[in-house]
Amino acid sequence: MALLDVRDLTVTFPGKAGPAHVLDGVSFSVAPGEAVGIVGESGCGKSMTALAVMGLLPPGASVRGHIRLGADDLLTLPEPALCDLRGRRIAMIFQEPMTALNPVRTIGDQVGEGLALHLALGRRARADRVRELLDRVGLPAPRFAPSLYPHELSGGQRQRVMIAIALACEPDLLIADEPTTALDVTTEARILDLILEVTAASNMALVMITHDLGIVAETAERVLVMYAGRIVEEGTAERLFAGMAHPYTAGLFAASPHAVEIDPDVRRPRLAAIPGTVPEPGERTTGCPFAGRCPRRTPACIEPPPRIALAEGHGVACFHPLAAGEGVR
Ligand SMILES: Nc1ncnc2c1ncn2[C@@H]1O[C@H](COP(=O)(O)OP(=O)(O)OP(=O)(O)O)[C@@H](O)[C@H]1O
Repeated sequence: MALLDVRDLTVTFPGKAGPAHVLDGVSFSVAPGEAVGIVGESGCGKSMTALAVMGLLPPGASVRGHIRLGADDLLTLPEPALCDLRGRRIAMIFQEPMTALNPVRTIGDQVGEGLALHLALGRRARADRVRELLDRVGLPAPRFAPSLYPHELSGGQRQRVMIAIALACEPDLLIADEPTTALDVTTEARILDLILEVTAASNMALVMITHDLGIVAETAERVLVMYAGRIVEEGTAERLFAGMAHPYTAGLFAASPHAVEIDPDVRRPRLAAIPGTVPEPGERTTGCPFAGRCPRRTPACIEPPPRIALAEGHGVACFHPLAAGEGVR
């Protein structure tokens, strides 16, 4: 049974010409302990998907569909039950640790908050657990006292504190939304290693949200490619990187500085950006959302694209999918 099962998730905001769809029929599942990557350009709806799962969508959002965590449908749970579930069963790491952490509270307080809320630990046991968690994420005593404030730490150290907060109650699912965007490449690699290590050690499922296919290749067993509020391709990392089928996925790959690391046979003289931009939520049609930027579009693409199963665990929503190996070599 899936740990997380999202079905037909649709999120709209009021727009000038009626509801603007930021998510449109998003469906996917995450098995216990599985690492799933969600990849797409800025504005594709990755963060909205995460916020919908956390029950933290901005005011004004209308939500339809189902988000099941085990036996609970999160969209029908009352707020107190959702509140109890956040931190205890699902935790999230945000893009920018400086804005996600409270600047006027010590890191020890913030790591201990979830423990106080969800676990009946005495003060001494809680303080011990805070120390243990900070140690676990590479912030050992005495250098990193729980009495430090966020501004006394570097960006990478602050993201380690966020990971400690997320780990505090040993949730079943960790959602990491671009956790390394604000970090330099060396720190990025260390933080990604830490996330992989702690999730694997506790058999915690991971949803890694990123715009970078290289990060997906390093962290995910299964990949969801999002474009304009929809999932346009989905597959195991192995199958998808061996034969990406959606022209959008191929475009992302061609634009990724990590492409050669993912596939040493790739022949690509320089980075090729995808021309154009993601359509705004109010401008989206029912046809293929990528048609306006797609080199393979035909008049057929004004209709909703069919979902084609290419192989076990690999599917694409496209009228003209690429054949294996076509397009980027
Ligand atoms: N409060 C809001 N009201 C209306 N639309 C919003 C709101 N917040 C975000 N959006 C729109 O929702 C769409 C999806 O945004 P989202 O943040 O999920 O994208 P993303 O893929 O995570 O991009 P990024 O990597 O930049 O965070 C965007 O077009 C954005 O403009």
